Amino acid sequence: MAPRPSGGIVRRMVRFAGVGLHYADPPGRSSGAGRAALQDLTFTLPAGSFHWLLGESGAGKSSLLRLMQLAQRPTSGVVEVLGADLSRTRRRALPGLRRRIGVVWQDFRLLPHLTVRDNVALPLRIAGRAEAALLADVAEMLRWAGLESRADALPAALSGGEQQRAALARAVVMRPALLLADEPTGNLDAAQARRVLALLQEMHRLGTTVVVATHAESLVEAFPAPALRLRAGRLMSHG
Ligand SMILES: Nc1ncnc2c1ncn2[C@@H]1O[C@H](COP(=O)(O)OP(=O)(O)OP(=O)(O)O)[C@@H](O)[C@H]1O
Repeated sequence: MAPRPSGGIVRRMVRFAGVGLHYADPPGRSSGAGRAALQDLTFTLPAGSFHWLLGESGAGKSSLLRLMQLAQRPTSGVVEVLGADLSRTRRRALPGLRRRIGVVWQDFRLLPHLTVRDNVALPLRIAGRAEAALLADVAEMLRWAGLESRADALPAALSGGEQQRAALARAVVMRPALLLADEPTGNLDAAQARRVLALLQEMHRLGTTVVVATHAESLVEAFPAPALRLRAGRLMSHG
């Protein structure tokens, strides 16, 4: 069975109000203003929604996902995730919030020296879950991702599609309320991409809020859903 999200009920999973993000100028090229990666973003994502995040290369998709992941603070505006306003959240509360956010990336980011089973178990071990209970959860997750027979393999022995499904199993093993995917099918062939998308959609059907950044228009056509469209750091449309 797929993992259902756990934790308290939040009706508005993400709220951005007038959000800007500026990166500092590279050394020696100071304009004073820095580089505006995101400007004046205002939107909300209801709990349980699925959204595509679209835009050309450099439009700001990864930057927006980093803000939603609470990995970065905005330069201006309000970022609220899981009901917590980031500017008012104490630093020591961040790890607890981040544990309720699952992330997958284009390049999988599995730990190469750990087996698939141990990669998937890692978030549970970091959270201090007891070994006996944790192994059943990991086995369930591997079944869900179609990887039971690959549990003892190292990531390098897996196909790209298998690696991404392992990364997805690791991202959802903590039953996150919010699941973010940054170009998750960018390194996969069409069949594997659809399989990963089907798993992301299943998470959404079970109540998880899902945001998927992609360039792949064919996937967006195959899985119609509301979209956040960015152009040069600004929100062009929402819905
Ligand atoms: N760490 C950083 N330092 C400085 N500038 C950055 C940094 N990360 C991103 N940028 C700049 O911010 C802008 C948005 O980048 P971002 O990676 O968010 O776009 P993207 O839509 O995800 O692009 P891609 O699809 O190519 O990954 C770009 O101009 C980029 O060069």
